[in-house]
Amino acid sequence: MTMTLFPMPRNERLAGTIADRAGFSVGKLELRRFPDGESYVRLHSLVAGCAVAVVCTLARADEQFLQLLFTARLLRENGARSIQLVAPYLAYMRQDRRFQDGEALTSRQFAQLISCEFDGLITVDPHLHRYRALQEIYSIETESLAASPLLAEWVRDNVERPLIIGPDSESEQWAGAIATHIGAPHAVFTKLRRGDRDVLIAASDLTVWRERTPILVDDVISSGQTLAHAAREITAQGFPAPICLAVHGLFAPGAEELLKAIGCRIVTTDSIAHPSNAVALGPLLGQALVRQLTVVDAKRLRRTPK
Ligand SMILES: O=P(O)(O)OC[C@H]1O[C@@H](O)[C@H](O)[C@@H]1O
Repeated sequence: MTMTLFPMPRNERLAGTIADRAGFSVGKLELRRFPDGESYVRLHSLVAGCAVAVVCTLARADEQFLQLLFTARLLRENGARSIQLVAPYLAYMRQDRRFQDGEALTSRQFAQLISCEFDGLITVDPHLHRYRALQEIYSIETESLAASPLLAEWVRDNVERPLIIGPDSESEQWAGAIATHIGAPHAVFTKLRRGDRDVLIAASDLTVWRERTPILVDDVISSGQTLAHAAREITAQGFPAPICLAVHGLFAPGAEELLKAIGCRIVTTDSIAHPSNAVALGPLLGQALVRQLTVVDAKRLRRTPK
């Protein structure tokens, strides 16, 4: 029972780690752009009858999507028996409702496009806010892995007397889980989002924990505004600049500089390659792929006539 992984560009290191941990091989896929920007895709590995997985974190989904689609279809045409998508960061989860009339519900549309091409999806902490599960929009097998135990281990190993703080109610799930895991106190602020880069944070009183080291925890850093506003509220209460701990560091232009100007140290998982990566997801993703492979094979055996 084995699997071949095909990393999309810039996902080679993550695919290598997963393959090493799970005992899988890494296949050879040639992907490049013609001078006019169109994509060239060529498969150099045999996949007929094989279970395969494409490793592609979707931090720049608009740029990546066509190559991803061409690759999935090429693997299918060449006889792959099942095709998983390993996307540690799953795109388009934040437009989970029509906030204004006439808006596209891109979370659902993106889910439908991925569901047409792949048999299964493994991701880490997708931004589930108004949806409770990926199954509400994805019609394929999905597995959402939680990074909070790994983030909690990082805090336990690196910070004495931590105080875990979520910048908004959505972040309670990560802040609460980490705090419980390490037996630390936690607080959650409230946020009003008025635009893409315009947020207001109302902080709670943290002064009873004055001797502790503040750690802001969130799922995503995009513009950095949420954590920057929360960090300023924390320093205004006499604390040092907090550590910003996030699952996915998207870092829109200026985000990292914004947080560093406040004095924050930034720590992220390697779901998106960035110098702040300090928490490795490879082992977690490898275990999930082994589980998926078992499910896919069990289904195939049930379908095989005796
Ligand atoms: O404020 P930026 O960094 O742009 O966006 C990230 C925030 O927006 C939310 O959806 C995330 O959960 C996070 O709190």
